[in-house]
Amino acid sequence: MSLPPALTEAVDEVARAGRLLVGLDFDGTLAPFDRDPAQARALPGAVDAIRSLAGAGTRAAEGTAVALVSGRSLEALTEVAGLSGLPLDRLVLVGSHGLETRWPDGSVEPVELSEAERSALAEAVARLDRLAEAGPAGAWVGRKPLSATLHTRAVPDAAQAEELENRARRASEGLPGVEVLPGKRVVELTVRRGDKGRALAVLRKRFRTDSVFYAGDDATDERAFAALRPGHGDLGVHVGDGETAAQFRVPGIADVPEVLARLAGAR
Ligand SMILES: O=P(O)(O)OC[C@H]1O[C@H](O[C@H]2O[C@H](CO)[C@@H](O)[C@H](O)[C@H]2O)[C@H](O)[C@@H](O)[C@@H]1O
Repeated sequence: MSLPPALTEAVDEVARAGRLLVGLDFDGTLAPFDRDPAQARALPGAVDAIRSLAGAGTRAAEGTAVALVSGRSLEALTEVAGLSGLPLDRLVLVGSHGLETRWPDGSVEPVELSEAERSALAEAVARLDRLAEAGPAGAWVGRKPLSATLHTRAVPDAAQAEELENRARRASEGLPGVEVLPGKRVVELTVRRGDKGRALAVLRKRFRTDSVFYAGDDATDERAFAALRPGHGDLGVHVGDGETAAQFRVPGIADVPEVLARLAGAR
């Protein structure tokens, strides 16, 4: 697909920022969905563009900070980003929807759980484990430092998957401090709510950014879009269908490399 002229103009405009923060969601934006999250990889075209935007010595990298902002645990994000060929020593990695951060020098801000969070998380994990064991084949539970996620992408029957997801949402009832986060073929129970918009605000300040570019596909990316200031030169691009606060939309993940290549080329 060639990009619509209005989007091309907007990308060229944000590329002219003195100091630019590029924030990118991972699953569904850079990497196509896979039944096994460990196998998901960023599209090669997206990797090339990110390498150019983040690379040492490239023109596009001057004054540019690139951050992956994901709902994955920081550990899982670091793993798949590295295996995708992304330059970890040039990127900020933000996991758990904004609650975990790894800086380009490899330093990590640790996450400490309170006793109450620890016990609520253990109970949330136990409840989801019981549902997955009793549920249709293909359902499984992923663990993260602050949450547990019931995955249903490998459940063949859509109605059964949906019913299981409803039960997983109800499993949070009566668990103090536990909230449900939406996702694509996942239900996440978390003891602390991350916020990708807040994560962008922290990075914006840290890098003294003039403008922010952000791309994402999921409900949790809406906080990031809502935190953008289009009147100050920020640009948000939503990937795929669904309501969004982003100014622009591309039909699907296959279009993302072209948007990023345009950004890198214009920078
Ligand atoms: O914020 P994101 O980078 O989009 O992370 C959100 C979730 O991504 C992963 O799940 C999604 O991708 C999986 C691999 O393709 C897929 O199997 C699953 O159905 C998708 O929801 C990750 O496993 C989750 O922990 C993240 O919350």
